[in-house]
Amino acid sequence: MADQQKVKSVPVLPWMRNPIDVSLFEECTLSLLPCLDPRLNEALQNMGISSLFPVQVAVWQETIGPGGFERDLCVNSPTGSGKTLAYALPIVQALSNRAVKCLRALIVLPTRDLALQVKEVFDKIAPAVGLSVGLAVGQSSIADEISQLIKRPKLEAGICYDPEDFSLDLRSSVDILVATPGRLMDHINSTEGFTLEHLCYLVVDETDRLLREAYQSWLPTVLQLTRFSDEGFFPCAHTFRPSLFGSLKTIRRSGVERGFKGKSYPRLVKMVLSATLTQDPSKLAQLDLHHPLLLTTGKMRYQLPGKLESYELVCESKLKPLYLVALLQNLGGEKCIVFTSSVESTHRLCTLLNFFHDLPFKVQEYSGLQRQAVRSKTLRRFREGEIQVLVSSDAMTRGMDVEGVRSIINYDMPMYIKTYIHRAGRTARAGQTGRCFTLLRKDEVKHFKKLLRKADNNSCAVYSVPSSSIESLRSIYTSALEKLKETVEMEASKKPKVGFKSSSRERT
Ligand SMILES: Nc1ncnc2c1ncn2[C@@H]1O[C@H](COP(=O)(O)OP(=O)(O)OP(=O)(O)O)[C@@H](O)[C@H]1O
Repeated sequence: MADQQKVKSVPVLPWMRNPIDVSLFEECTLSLLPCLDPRLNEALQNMGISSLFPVQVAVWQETIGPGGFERDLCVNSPTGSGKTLAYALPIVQALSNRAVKCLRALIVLPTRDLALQVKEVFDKIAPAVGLSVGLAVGQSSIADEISQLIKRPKLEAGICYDPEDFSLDLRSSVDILVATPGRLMDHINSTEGFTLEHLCYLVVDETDRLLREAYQSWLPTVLQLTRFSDEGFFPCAHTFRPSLFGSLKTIRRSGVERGFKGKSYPRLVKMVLSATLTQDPSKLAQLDLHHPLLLTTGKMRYQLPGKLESYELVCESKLKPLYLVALLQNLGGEKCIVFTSSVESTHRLCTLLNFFHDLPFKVQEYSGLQRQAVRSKTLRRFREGEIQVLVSSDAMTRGMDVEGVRSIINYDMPMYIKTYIHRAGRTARAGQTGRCFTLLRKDEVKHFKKLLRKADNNSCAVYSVPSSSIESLRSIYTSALEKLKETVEMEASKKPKVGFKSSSRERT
């Protein structure tokens, strides 16, 4: 009852009460999109994109034409609806006529794999208008990253330069930076020549996830560094380290006009996006939004993709692996992600599945327990179709876009509707069809139904697996279980016995 009241209650913040409904927008062919730079039109065509999705049209209207980035945007739009291009395209177009290269747009994402994915989108459109895109995610060493982000002047041989000399003209090599919070903070704190002084656009993608954790206070730091300082009035009174960009300066003053009172001008434009945008006033307050405008899809707060079909599969707890294998066999080796509730169960389930010999598909694990390099390699192989079944913890839940994933399986029921939405959203993307199966114990059915009621498009059919399929797998299951037990014991004996144990809840 309390939950239902929560779903129906009106948003607390007044500006959320009259949102722009994205579902009222239609796709728009590129030739009809107002003001689109012809070079970007060509770049989009090269990507195989001939029209913009509704959320992209709605954001374009509020940014380039005719909205002019006057308000900060909060976008709550389903998974796979095209939010990445919705912010990337207007930012690239807005920066396309910049005269001097400096860091003007910052995109922050919670994970490295997501950041890499978003950078790829920018890489396909930004170079068309002469913009460069950088990455700060800790994929390479900090020194390598610095050399990609900062351009050092060519110094004359034989002359000794003072490294503390601020007149040395360090410049940004990039106009747009895609970053994770940790690495961003590393550069803010210690990379010489790295400055947010000229930043015009800040995108906080997967906002609710990013606002959940402080990540070394990255958000207050970024906001602080892009606010006005007294510098504009008293050029000598530097609050922060002086600009390393020679004569190029962006001076932010304290606005005095209506709507800008007490705010910095020129201001930092913010765009925040998620498929499950938070409505929590205290979290949103951290973003210091300027006349925020909410763009949302449909009437309900949570929306599942239009072409997603949900199925429940009720089975006994100890037979779950058998039902899973039978279901995977029914899916005939198509690309599929199996979600579990923790990194440990991801590892165990994947190990167990690999003891079912002769399965007509390749199974791999993807979780926060693995090193980044291993995860990235697995992801690449999954994208390329070398692996068909990915057993994953919630590390894969948000934002990841892998072509050809037609089915999602919740091996463990998600506890929250947000988790269901993000997991299920790895399929049925970009208007495609997809299915999400959830394996349930009898005692979970009621809770699951209640959970789904919180989202639109929530009908859920029953999926059944013939008992003959289960019976035929029993003997191999018994021997697979024995092998799993041996493996688990062996792995436990190899683990170093240290006093500190990291919590599995910290890892996804
Ligand atoms: N206008 C378009 N035409 C065709 N395909 C598109 C278009 N825009 C985006 N796509 C494709 O749609 C897919 C989903 O886009 P994207 O990853 O931006 O979704 P999203 O809304 O950010 O999803 P999530 O909430 O899961 O992060 C991508 O494969 C992208 O290439």
